Amino acid sequence: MKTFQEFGLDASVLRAITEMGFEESTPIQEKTIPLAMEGRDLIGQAQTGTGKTAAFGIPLVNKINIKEERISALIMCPTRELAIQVAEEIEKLGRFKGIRSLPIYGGQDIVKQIRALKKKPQIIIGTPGRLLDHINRKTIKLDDVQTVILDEADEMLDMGFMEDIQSILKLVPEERHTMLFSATMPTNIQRLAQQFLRNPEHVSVIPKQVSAPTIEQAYIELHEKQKFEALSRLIDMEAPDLAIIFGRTKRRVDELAEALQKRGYAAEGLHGDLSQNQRDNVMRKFRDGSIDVLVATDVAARGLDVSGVTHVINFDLPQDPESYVHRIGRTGRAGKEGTAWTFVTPREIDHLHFIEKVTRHKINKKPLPSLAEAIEGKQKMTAERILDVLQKEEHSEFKGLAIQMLEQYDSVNLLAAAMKLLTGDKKDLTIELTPEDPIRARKKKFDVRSSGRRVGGGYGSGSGDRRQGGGYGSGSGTGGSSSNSRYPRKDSRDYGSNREGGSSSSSRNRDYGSNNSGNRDRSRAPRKSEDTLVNK
Ligand SMILES: Nc1ncnc2c1ncn2[C@@H]1O[C@H](COP(=O)(O)OP(=O)(O)OP(=O)(O)O)[C@@H](O)[C@H]1O
Ligand SMILES: [Mg+2]
Repeated sequence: MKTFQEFGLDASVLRAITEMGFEESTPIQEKTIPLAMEGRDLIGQAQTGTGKTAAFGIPLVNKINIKEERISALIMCPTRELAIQVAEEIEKLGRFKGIRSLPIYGGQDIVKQIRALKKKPQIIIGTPGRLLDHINRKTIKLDDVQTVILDEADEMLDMGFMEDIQSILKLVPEERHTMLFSATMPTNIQRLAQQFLRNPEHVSVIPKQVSAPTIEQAYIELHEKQKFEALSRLIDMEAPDLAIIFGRTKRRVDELAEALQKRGYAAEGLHGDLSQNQRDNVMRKFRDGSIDVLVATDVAARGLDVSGVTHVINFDLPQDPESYVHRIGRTGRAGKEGTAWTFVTPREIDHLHFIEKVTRHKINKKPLPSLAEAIEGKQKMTAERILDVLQKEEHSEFKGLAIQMLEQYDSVNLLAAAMKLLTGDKKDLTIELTPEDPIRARKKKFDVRSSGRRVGGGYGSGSGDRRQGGGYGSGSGTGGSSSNSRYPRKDSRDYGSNREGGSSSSSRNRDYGSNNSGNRDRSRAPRKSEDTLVNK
């Protein structure tokens, strides 16, 4: 892999990259950065957690003129949390160059945003809906925009942002540099690319073969009623540093988070019905480790980058393979290892095999964790905590008392008693969750080869790559295909709330939130709200 020195980047940008701890470029960065520096339009596809943000962020920050007092670059993301996360990465990359960037997303006070816009940011990172609000209010002008980046473009289209994106792109000068990043290349993305990109280079880092993944994947077959007990045992057994647990619906997430809290875990829920403030709080706690279990709907599946997530647990099987790949991609990022567990009820086994087939990755069957394994896991955890204190030498004030106690009692018994206390009693409260219906296997056979859909990207298949990439999807590597087949709509997905404007549509199960905060009257087709995850 290339080092960042080899790209001919500005010294201030190189310094930022070094401070961020990046040593070598990832495959998608190695391919994208030189092309972007030449000003080529491009379409980028690569696996989860492989540094796509910096792949566009580095060349962008490198080329921005800091004397510019008008908006010269626009990055569009599907969700608020992603806008925040991408903005933070851009901020870090541009710190030494003195670049001004600003996230603009719904659910945040618009007056505050207008004030921030007065500071003349050169880069705006926003969600399409709120961007359009500002454009209509004339608080954002796109006349001087030279670079446009669409992150998670397929998700934005899935969420119904096609029209918004088109309206925005039409307002940007035609002479511009456009980059589009997408996990998959359905025809609507190809159409969008045709309409708005000039002779784009397709940069795709997807290994043809499934190589050793950094994410270990396992599933447990169980009945709906066994899930919660299995979950607590699994957490005890595996002792994750940070874990994300995905549930199918908002109700599920609320119930699960509450149940976990009752059992003594530091868990909180995240879904689209929470206010922006609540969402930000939950994410802050998760990032700083004050909670170590995040229970979420698919609102957290895309793009979220929290370091230290060692485990992803699909409490409910995801609706489609794409969602599976994005969910499990919250761990095993930047070459680190991670483990993904999936709970599958007997009626869902076919659907699991379907996911395996599309992702071309075997998911290993594991038995239900036993009570003994759970207890052993907890005890190990206690021992680790004790050793940690010992190593950090944070215990001197207890030494006097320890000596006194040791004069009277046996050391093994004393330590065992202390460990019991530290481990805590398992609170065996009976927990009842509202059952969810099983996910049905698809009737239609899904042909990976002809579909043109790819899930994830890849760390490349290059042999010298120390991060081993998992391989998902197939495909020829360029161009995508002609098939229009999409997975059925993700009916029960959590598209969150806080819609800013737009008529609220209702559909079975779907999590359209409440809290409509906008006052814009949009007379057009309802769309899903821009929403997903928080970051950093
Ligand atoms: N060259 C690099 N060396 C080390 N770490 C890196 C490098 N580039 C990016 N990272 C880190 O890797 C993590 C994942 O990056 P990022 O969020 O951009 O992934 P992504 O490809 O956009 O994933 P997703 O598909 O899930 O959105 C981030 O924490 C980022 O800071
Ligand atoms: Mg990303």
